[in-house]
Amino acid sequence: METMDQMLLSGWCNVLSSVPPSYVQLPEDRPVGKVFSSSSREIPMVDLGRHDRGDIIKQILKASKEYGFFQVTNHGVSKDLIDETLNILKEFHAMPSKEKVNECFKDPNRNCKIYTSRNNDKPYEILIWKDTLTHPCPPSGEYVEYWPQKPTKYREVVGKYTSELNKLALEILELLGEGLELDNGYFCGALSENPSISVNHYPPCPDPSLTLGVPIHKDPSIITILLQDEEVQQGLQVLKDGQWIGVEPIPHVFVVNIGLLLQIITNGRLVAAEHRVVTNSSRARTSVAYLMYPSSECIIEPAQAFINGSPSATYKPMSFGEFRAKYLLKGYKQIEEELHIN
Ligand SMILES: O=C(O)CCC(=O)C(=O)O
Ligand SMILES: [Fe+2]
Repeated sequence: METMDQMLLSGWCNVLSSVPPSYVQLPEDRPVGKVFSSSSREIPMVDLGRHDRGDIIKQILKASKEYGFFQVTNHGVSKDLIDETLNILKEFHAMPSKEKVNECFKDPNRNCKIYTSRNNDKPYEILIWKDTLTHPCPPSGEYVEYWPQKPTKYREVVGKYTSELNKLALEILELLGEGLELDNGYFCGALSENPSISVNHYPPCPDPSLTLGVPIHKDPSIITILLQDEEVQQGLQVLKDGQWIGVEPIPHVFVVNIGLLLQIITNGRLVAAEHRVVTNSSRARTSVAYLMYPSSECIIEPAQAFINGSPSATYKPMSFGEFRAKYLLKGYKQIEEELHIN
């Protein structure tokens, strides 16, 4: 049986001249059709540093309704911290596989881990071109004892970064909540108690037309705030009106997307956008997703404010713990269908 360090894609894919059959996507899922650039089909850009709060709210709400995605500038997270974080996380993924695995096996409950689709429980699934380091990062500091300690400044830098991202995520949720006329602080507390980061690493691929870094999906989060590697142009693509839009990285700009949980909470008023990640043949790409997650016991259901009149609730309630387990097992489409009330 293969050990985790032998499975990690980054440890062995650099010697390949072709894509192993287990990683070849079905023809209908391959990323070969037309892709629009984000400069031609712009993903809305919101300047959070402006003084007109009402206008910021309007822009965020419009983008969330139309795209399920927007980008933010003047967000308050310093450029130095962003650069330092990305550098440390790239350094992490550049370490030898054995060392990476050693750094990620401290947590007996496996909340902090590195994984790749080779060790997936679902043998029938097509494998994907990425390795991911993931761990919870709640402001309480819980779990820090299980975070990697290499590179040496990992905990210090990632600790600072995730604490800044927590403030930013709560600020964006407060703006959205205000626009949606929810009670002040609606998303504070259980709904945002258990944020997590996923550090995705996509090695260069011998044939990007056959593979995917991440297949089409909606995030199982309230919102996700993504930092993209500015050195790699091609990666994230968003589906809008049946067309794929490539979201090219802009230095120090975050990409925010609405997750499936917020779609449920807003009773479908906001819709989580489907997106995917394509690979490239020349450079490894790193992305850092800050995912806003509730506590496991928290019940996810449409907010009262959206079911008082018509339409009535469109989704059944479910605890986040159950939701997450089902999402992992069945994928976003099935869980969305299962929760939907016809
Ligand atoms: O790597 C990216 O650009 C996005 C990754 C993603 O969609 C995810 O982690 O949910
Ligand atoms: Fe995603």
